[in-house]
Order: sequence, then C-alpha cells, then structure tokens
Amino acid sequence: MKIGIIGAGAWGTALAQVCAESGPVLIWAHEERTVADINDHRENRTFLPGIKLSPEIAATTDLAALNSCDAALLVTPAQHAAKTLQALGPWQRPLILCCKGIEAGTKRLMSEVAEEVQPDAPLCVLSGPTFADEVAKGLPAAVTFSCADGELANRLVRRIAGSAFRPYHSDDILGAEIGGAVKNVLAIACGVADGLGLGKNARAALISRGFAEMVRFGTAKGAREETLAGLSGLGDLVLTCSSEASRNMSFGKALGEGDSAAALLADRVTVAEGVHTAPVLVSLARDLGVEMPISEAVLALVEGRLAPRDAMKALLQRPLTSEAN
Ligand SMILES: NC(=O)c1ccc[n+]([C@@H]2O[C@H](COP(=O)([O-])OP(=O)(O)OC[C@H]3O[C@@H](n4cnc5c(N)ncnc54)[C@H](O)[C@@H]3O)[C@@H](O)[C@H]2O)c1
Ligand SMILES: O=P(O)(O)OC[C@H](O)CO
Repeated sequence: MKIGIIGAGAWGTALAQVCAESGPVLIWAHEERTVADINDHRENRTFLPGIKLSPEIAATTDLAALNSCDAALLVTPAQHAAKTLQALGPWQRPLILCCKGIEAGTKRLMSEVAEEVQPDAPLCVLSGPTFADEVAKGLPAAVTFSCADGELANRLVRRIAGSAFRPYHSDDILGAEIGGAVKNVLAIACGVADGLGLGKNARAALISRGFAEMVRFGTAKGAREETLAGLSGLGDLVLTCSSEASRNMSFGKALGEGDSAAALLADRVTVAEGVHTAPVLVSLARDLGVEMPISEAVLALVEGRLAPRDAMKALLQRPLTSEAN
C-alpha cells in the first residue's frame, strides 16, 4: 500500500519516516525548497533538521501526484486543511486526519471540514502524544487511530505501525480529534505558569482541571470520555504540558516571561496550533454553555487583554467548587 502524506512540516515528515518502514511514501510539501531538500538531500532542513530520511520517501509540490497513493494522511496546520483538501480534488480513498486544531471562522472540527470537502473519503483520525523528532528518530510512541470501519482500521493500522510506533484502534473519531485540539490550548496555560515560576504543583493543577475542561467540552460535542482519557486526550495533554519541546508550551512560557503574543507570532515558521484554536474553542464552548475558565484565560492572554500574573490570579480567585464540576 503506497501512502500519501499531505504536509511536510515536522509531523508529516516524521509520519513519512514511520510509514517508509514498510513501503513507499509520497509526501506533498507546500514549499519547493522542502521538496528539493527531501528529494536531493534526504533531509527536511526547515521543519525536521538533523534526521536522515528513508530512500522510500519521495516529495512533490503537485497534489495531483497523490492519486498514485492508496491512502492519504492530512498533516497540514488545521487552518490550511480545508483549502489543501479542496486543491487535492475528489478523493475516494481513506483519508487520515493528523492535524490538531479547529477551523477559525467556520468553527469546524477537522472531521467536519473533511466530510464537507471530501464527502466520499472514508475518514480516520491519528492523534496522540508524539513529538515529531522523537518519532522520526525511532523512539517508542503510541497513538489513537480512530475509524468507524473496523476492517479498514485494521488494514491501515498494520500499514502505518512501525517497529516502535504503535497505533491503538478506536471508533471514536470525535474523541480523538477533540483531545488533540484542546490540549494545545491548555499547554499554553501550563507554559504561562512555568514562565511565571509558579511551580510543579500549579502545573499538575492546570493539567487536571484542564482535563476536566476537555471532558466537559468533548462530551458536549459527542466524544466518549474513555477516548479523552486515552492517548489522544490525557496522554497528549500530559506530554504537551510537561515539556518545552512543545511549541504551545514554550509559546506560553515566553508569554509568562513577559513577551507579547504579537511579537512571538511575527515571522513564525512553525505552528503553535493552540493560539489559533483558543478563540474558536472558547466560542464553541460558550455556544454549548460549557465552562472552560483555563481556556478563557489563555484566550485573554493571547489577545493581550490580561497580563499573565492577573490571568493566573483570576483563576485562583474563582469561587470554590466541587471537583466534579
Ligand atoms: N510537530 C509535532 O510534533 C506534531 C505532532 C503531532 C501533531 N502535530 C500536528 O500536525 C500539524 C502540522 O504541524 P507540523 O508540526 O508538522 O508543522 P510545522 O510547524 O513543522 O510546519 C508548518 C507547516 O505549515 C505548512 N504551511 C505553511 N503555509 C501553508 C499553506 N499556505 N498551505 C499549506 N501548508 C502550509 C508548511 O508547509 C509546514 O508543513 C499541526 O496540526 C500539529 O498540531 C504536530
Ligand atoms: O509542539 P506542539 O505543542 O505542537 O505539540 C506537538 C504534538 O502535538 C505533541 O503530541
């Protein structure tokens, strides 16, 4: 089975490396330079420097070339997903969504974008605690692989699994994608706490109460709690909130240390999805009547309406309540 990968950032390239363990891979890149780097130098010098790429990987800027593939993984930033899928043209083969975000403006989850733009494609979601560079180096990792069709999931999981990369099958598409989108926003809050020097207890409190927000929001959208408690939800939340290797966590840390969001976003080449997801997540939560105070605080910080210390103080001064809330 030939695998197509749409998006040659760090994660698309790492997934290409995993999939190349058991067959050919064609990766589409937005930039000519990235295609030349991969084809001529066997390295993605812009987005995943220092990793020697498998000879099984070929790169192209021509989306139509992906028609030679049996399945495609979508790994663009969430805000570029719709127009890239549109440019792909009609696609009837499996489409595996790997981006972690919600579309601004339309408030669509990635599965909702794909259902509208590619209505004939069987959809799957691959999401979990995975820093791209570790996966590309062959270090062990496990992810949730959600697909409503169990037989298709089995075939795809066997093709995508690597010697140290373990996809676990689930049929809860919404649960898998919502965990990955929400954790990016919460990781910014953990970074802010770190930047302010608030300590490890504060981080654990933010992770636990952030997980409560993820579950309230996810279940209101139709996700299953057991999925949110798995690799793609809690697993990814813990990873992303605990390491400066996370772009979202390190973005929050810089905010906490006094940098402005605008300065941090200027000329940024890599994506910190939580910055784009925060406004749309908060808006969706308000529509649903779901309380998400940590996500609200992140939005206020990103928009420059609150200073980091005031945002943390506001969270601490909320009325005392039951842990079940
Ligand atoms: N990096 C990781 O460790 C990791 C792990 C799991 C999931 N993800 C998710 O994968 C998705 C992609 O992130 P990444 O880390 O691979 O990206 P990245 O930050 O490494 O690179 C940015 C990407 O955006 C692309 N891009 C820029 N402008 C574009 C446009 N106009 N149209 C289409 N693409 C454009 C670039 O080509 C590049 O692929 C995100 O949703 C991210 O949350 C990332
Ligand atoms: O660097 P981040 O914050 O985008 O996180 C990368 C992955 O999503 C971690 O699972």
